Amino acid sequence: LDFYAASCPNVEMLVKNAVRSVSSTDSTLPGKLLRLLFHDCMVEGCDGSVLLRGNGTERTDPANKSLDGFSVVESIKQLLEVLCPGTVSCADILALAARDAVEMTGGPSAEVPMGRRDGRVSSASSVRSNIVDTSFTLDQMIHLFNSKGLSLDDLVTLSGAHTIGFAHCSAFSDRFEVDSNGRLKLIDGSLDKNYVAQLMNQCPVDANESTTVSNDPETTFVFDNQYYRNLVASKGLFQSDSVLFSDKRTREQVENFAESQEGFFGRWGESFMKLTVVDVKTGNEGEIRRECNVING
Ligand code: HEM
Ligand SMILES: [Ca+2]
Ligand SMILES: [Ca+2]
Repeated sequence: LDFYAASCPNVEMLVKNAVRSVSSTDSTLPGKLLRLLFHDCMVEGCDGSVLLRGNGTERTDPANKSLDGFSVVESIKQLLEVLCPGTVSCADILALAARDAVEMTGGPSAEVPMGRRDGRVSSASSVRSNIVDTSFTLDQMIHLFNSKGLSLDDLVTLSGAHTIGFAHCSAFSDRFEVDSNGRLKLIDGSLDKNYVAQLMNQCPVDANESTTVSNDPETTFVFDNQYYRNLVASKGLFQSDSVLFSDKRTREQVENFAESQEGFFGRWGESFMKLTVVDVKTGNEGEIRRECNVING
């Protein structure tokens, strides 16, 4: 926790101020940073591999197409290279920024250990097998999370991240089909009717590719337990959200979190910390990148 105490004592404050400053003009940033960390940690561990640009990198895989927030991490790095050159890894910056994003939107604060090294490998071909798809069964999600040291409890808790942010229409189009009249029809009858009507309205058949809807329409920009209330009310956006309430292995925890925001917040810190240390590189592994979007030459 005090990894940079001597080498860059103000790093936490600097990252926090930067995230706060950009978020005050762009309220969509916190969600982007939180998702960016998730996608980083699942592939090659929390090593900043997702931040690398170029042909064939993780970013070029379709599953990462809608990731955003890169430029904020890059500019925080530029600032830190002036204040503490060659010291703070991009992987650590991203972990701190995601932690701050949650706190800044009203969520719990969490302790994030530092000392991650940046990876030198980023390959699109590693993305598909390590990123959860919205069509996954609960068993598939459990399996993937377990392989990263994350439990069923962690899966339910971390999915609460969908209390903020947005999703493109294509991200949940598998829940609808186009009928013979060219209209959208719900495949999965378990969703709340009004919610479905709302989604169809926002995402018509001819919706623009860039159209998005709120993950949590009730409190889009607030990190609260509304996500779990939505699940209980049959208003989960993705199939992978809804299944957390429909499957009896996870229903009770969803109900608990829906009833108690303290319960959710109380669990968040531990699960989030576990996410931020997935397969980390330490010691002499990897490197401290000078720029977050490219490995050192
Ligand atoms: C467990 C299975 C999960 C699945 C299948 C999933 C899938 C998705 C999808 C498809 C989107 C919409 C992306 C878009 O269309 O732009 C999304 C958004 C998001 N996800 Fe997840 N996710 C999962 C878990 C998580 C976890 C564990 C976190 C973080 C701890 C997370 C954080 C987010 C955030 C913050 C957004 C909003 C992003 C934004 O506003 O740009 N998700 N997720
Ligand atoms: Ca990574
Ligand atoms: Ca919310």
